[in-house]
Order: sequence, then structure tokens, then C-alpha cells
Amino acid sequence: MGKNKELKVVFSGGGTGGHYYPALSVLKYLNKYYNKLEVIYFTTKGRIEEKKLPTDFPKAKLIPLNTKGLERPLYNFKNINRAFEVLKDTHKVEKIIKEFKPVFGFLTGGYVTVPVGLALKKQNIPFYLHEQNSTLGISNKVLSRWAKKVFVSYEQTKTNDKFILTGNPVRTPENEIPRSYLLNFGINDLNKRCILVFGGSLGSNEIDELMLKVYEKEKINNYIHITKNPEKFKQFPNVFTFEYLENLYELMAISDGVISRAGATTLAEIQFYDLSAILIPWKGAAENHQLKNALSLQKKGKVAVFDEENVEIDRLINFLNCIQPKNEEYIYTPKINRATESIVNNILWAGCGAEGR
Ligand SMILES: CC(=O)N[C@H]1[C@@H](OP(=O)(O)OP(=O)(O)OC[C@H]2O[C@@H](n3ccc(=O)[nH]c3=O)[C@H](O)[C@@H]2O)O[C@H](CO)[C@@H](O)[C@@H]1O
Repeated sequence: MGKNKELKVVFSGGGTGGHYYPALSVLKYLNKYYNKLEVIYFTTKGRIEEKKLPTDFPKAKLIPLNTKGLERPLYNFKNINRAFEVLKDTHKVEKIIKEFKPVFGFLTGGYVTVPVGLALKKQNIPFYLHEQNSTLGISNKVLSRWAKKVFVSYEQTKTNDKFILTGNPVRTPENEIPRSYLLNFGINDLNKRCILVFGGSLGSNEIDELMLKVYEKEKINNYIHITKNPEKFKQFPNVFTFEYLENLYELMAISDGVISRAGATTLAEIQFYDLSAILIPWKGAAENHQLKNALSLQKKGKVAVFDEENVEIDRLINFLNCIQPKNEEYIYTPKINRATESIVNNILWAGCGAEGR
């Protein structure tokens, strides 16, 4: 990859961590190779990409959009207003990119990407989509007909040659991380299993309730549990609670297992860091995509999928107790994430367009 170059790009994607973190991984990768990477990131007002991006990526210019998701059922009166908002935002984005002149756009899903994709199309600027889930989300479905390429995380999502299987980009530590890093999070016996518990980027009350039952019975393993209700877990000395951990992926690199929902980005991280996992798919996900995500990972082993309405606590505990823990000497050594690399290579060098324009 060439260095000392300038590149102007438009990014968008978010609303939730599952859409936002893949965009961030690609952005960070690009940033390594360009001395002057100029980025406009179109954000969902008040959501994760707005709150986290400035610290993650200080050079990006954030522009919030008003577009909101459609109400269900679709014939809801509010949706007329929502459609107007998309038109207004499309116009706003068009004006901005006309002046900014980006080389390409990269969009990772979430309703905010719709006006951005429409504006890029109107200005004849190539754009690329990334889909994290096994089925296309609504925004990606709408935009895919105009996208230059659609990068996907699962083989079964490909429907024509425009679709390229890359996997889902995940955040990776730049440096080695020793197992002893866990001491910073309260863990004091590094030879015991360390299990990370969380309900995606938005949290999950159901997982909190389920884990209360697990912690009543299982006192040996250590747990780092992300929750909005830390007071519920105070009586368990082996449970260390946090409201949100921005760098959860660093803990994944040195932990032993995960108990979580089955959001696609979490699943990609579980695979990348080769963790054992108990997955409890969220039933409200569009087209039940979390269950589909989870089942395709289950085929690869080290993963058990539970139905949230029927979790057998003893089976769950038995699964945990079969995990071979890393020992206190363990050190994670940095490795490249092939999905991130593959997306960037496809955009810049594999004749997909941007650099050759
Ligand atoms: C309610 C909702 O819309 N869910 C969707 C959303 O989920 P959600 O945003 O929960 O997505 P994922 O579970 O895929 O990803 C969560 C991300 O947040 C990170 N994390 C989480 C907690 C924390 O304290 N710190 C932290 O960094 C995880 O490491 C992971 O990178 O996007 C996913 C990917 O499109 C979809 O599959 C989900 O169905």
C-alpha cells in the first residue's frame, strides 16, 4: 500500500456498536497508510458513533443526520415524516459532498446510511457497503443496487457477483496484551476462567436476569459483566461489573469465554479471538437474524446456542466448566484482521474502483 498519500472519504454506519465498530476498524486501517486521510462521518444523532468517534478517531469530521428508522407496522402515520427526513438529509449530504469531493463512500448499515448512499449515488461517487449479518439489513437492501460492491460476512448472503465475501472487520489490539491486564478489572486469580458477559452494545436485562441465576449456583469462575444494573450483582465476589467497556475487544484477546447476545460483530470477535461462547440470540432482531448468525457459528464448534425462554442453567454451567482456561503466563500477540485487510484491498487495489478513478 502506498504511503504519504492523501485520501478523502465519506463514512457512515451506526446507531449500534454492531454497525459502528466495523466502520471504525476499516477507518483505522486506512489511516495507517495515508498521511492525510480526510474523513467526513455522517452520524446518527446522539448514538454511539457520535459519542465514541471523536476519541477513537480525532481527525474525522462528524456531521449528524436526522433520519430515523421506520415505525412498524409500515403504514404508521409517522413514516410520512420519516420519509421527508430522508429526503432532507439526502439533500444536505449532497451539498456537503459536492464540495468535499470524496474518492469513495463506505457504509456499514443502520438507517443513517440511506440518505448518505442516495446522495453519493446522485453525485456519481462510488460507494461500498458492508453487511455484518447473514441477511441484508433494510438499509443495505435499499442501497445495494447502486453500490459498487457489497462486502459480506457470510457466504449465504452472496446473491450475485457484486457481493464479495470478506468477513466482518473487528477491532484488534496494536500491541501485546498479557493476561495480567485482567488485574486492572478486579480479577485476582489469573489461572481461573475469565468469562465476559454482555448483551451487545445496548445491554440486555434478560441476560442480567439469567446470570443472577447462574451466579447463585456457580462460584468458581470469574466474570466481567457489562450491565446497566451493577447493584444487582454486588453480593457476588467473583463478578466484576462495568456499565460499558469501550475496549472490550482487548479483554476478549486474553479471556476464555463469552456469554452474550448473537449480534454479528460480537460473533466475529468471538471467532477472531478464538473464544468459547454461550449465545442467547435476541428474538426481536429483524428476520430473526441473530439466531441465524448464532447457528452458523455453532457449526464451527466451541459455541452453544440457548433459547432465551428456555435456558437450562445446569447445561450452561457445564458448558462453562469444560472451557480450558488460559494461564497467567498467557500473552496475546497482535495479528492482522483479514476481513479489514480484504475490504481495504478490494476497494483500493483489486480494481473495484477508488484508486483507479
Ligand atoms: C438491537 C440491535 O440493533 N442489534 C443489532 C446490533 O447489535 P449490537 O450493537 O449489540 O451488535 P454486536 O453484538 O454485533 O456488537 C456489539 C459491539 O459492541 C462491543 N461492546 C459491547 C459492550 C461493551 O461494553 N463494549 C463494547 O465494545 C462489542 O465488542 C461489539 O463490537 O448490530 C448487530 C450487527 O449489525 C446486529 O447483529 C444486531 O442484531
